[in-house]
Amino acid sequence: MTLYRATVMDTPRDPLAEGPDALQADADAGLLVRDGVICARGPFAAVAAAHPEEEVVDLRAGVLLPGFVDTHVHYPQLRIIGGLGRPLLDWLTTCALPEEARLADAAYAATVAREFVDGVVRAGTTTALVFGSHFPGATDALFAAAEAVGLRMTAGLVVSDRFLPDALLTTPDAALAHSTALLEKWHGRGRLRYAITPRFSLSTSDAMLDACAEVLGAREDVWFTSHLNENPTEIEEVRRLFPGAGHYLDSYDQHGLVTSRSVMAHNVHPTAHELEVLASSGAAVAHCPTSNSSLGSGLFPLAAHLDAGVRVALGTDVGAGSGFCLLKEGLQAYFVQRLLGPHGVDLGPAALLHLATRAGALALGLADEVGDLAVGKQFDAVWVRPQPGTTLDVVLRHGADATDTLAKIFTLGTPSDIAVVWVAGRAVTGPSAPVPPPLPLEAA
Ligand SMILES: O=c1[nH]c(=O)c2nc[nH]c2[nH]1
Ligand SMILES: [Zn+2]
Repeated sequence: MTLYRATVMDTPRDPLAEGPDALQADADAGLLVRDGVICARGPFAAVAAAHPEEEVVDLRAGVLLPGFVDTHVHYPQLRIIGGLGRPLLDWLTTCALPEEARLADAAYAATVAREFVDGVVRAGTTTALVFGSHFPGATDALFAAAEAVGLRMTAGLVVSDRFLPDALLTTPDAALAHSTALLEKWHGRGRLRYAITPRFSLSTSDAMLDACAEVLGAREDVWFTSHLNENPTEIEEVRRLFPGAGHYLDSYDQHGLVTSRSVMAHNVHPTAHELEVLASSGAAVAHCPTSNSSLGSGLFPLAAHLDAGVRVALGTDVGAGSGFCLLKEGLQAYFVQRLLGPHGVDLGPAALLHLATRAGALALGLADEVGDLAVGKQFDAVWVRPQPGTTLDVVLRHGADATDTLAKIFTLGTPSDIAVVWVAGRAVTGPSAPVPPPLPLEAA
């Protein structure tokens, strides 16, 4: 067993529903971890007194947070991060799809898979819902890389049978066969799960969506993810291609693909009826604010989602998004709501932490295991510990209180401020992730 001594912050309750007091912040906490599971939490002195024989890891020089949950990210797009200045369909054609075609090369795909998983965990993400590749071999390489590192990951083969370059297309029969094979190999293996992943309605025929429904229907515990209502031109094209669908969401819903195991990315331009269907089905929306800003997709109507009762979490949407770190997504989500003026939601630091952690766990049906640092949960955690002398290090010494400390972390934090990341109690940011000597903070 290991006893971690730290300033711990998490959001087992939802600050968006209950207000900022839902932030749980414990200044000198003890977290006892056995076999990767938190088995005691309380004031350090009390936990240490009850377990005097346990090894103590002193993390008081930083702040311990739950591992971040990224509910939407594309593995084959790692190397094209930074393609600025284009709207969605132009960006896909110019930046994303040519790179995605390169993953036909198995060696190239295996390298990108390792780079991807490494980048994700270094950014503090311990759980992710990942768009795989259009190629089965490359998607297999992604699962292998996640397993090797220990990332908690749900992912799937991306399938399409129109609109994209020929190299990225498949048939419904082949999609069914390859998805089923990958599902049988990886779903439920360790911390890995499978998600049926049609790219978006624009690139999938009704026959392809039927094939997706067949895989989804075969198993109770398989996930579904795709894109929704990201860009006005895209939405118009979907309307043209699916004349029988009432709206974009309906193009999936008509095939039984919108359920409580569905995570739909973006939804920047929803209709009221789509929000009703999302809420009543229990599907979640992955809000990807740096992607939406970069592609000029629009300002996410968070208030309308919350008012309708739709579950919302955060996604980085790399490569349209600008990096793997959920701290940056949180800050950008805050900016977007500010830009909406009176129509924006007041996203305080506690709400940002919830969106980056427990909201993602809820969206992925994993909230009994991860998302906060309560007793009984997996020890999936990040230790925010900036290098001495950096601006974040300096300002953290002058945090007025826990909320202020958290605001500073979201405002200034980057992957280089994340010193250690654990998944299920094991450090994943390096075989012997070094723990710098403690340097107490002025205020937590
Ligand atoms: O942001 C996005 N990234 C993508 O790769 C994609 N494909 C379809 N729609 C998409 N949106
Ligand atoms: Zn995406």
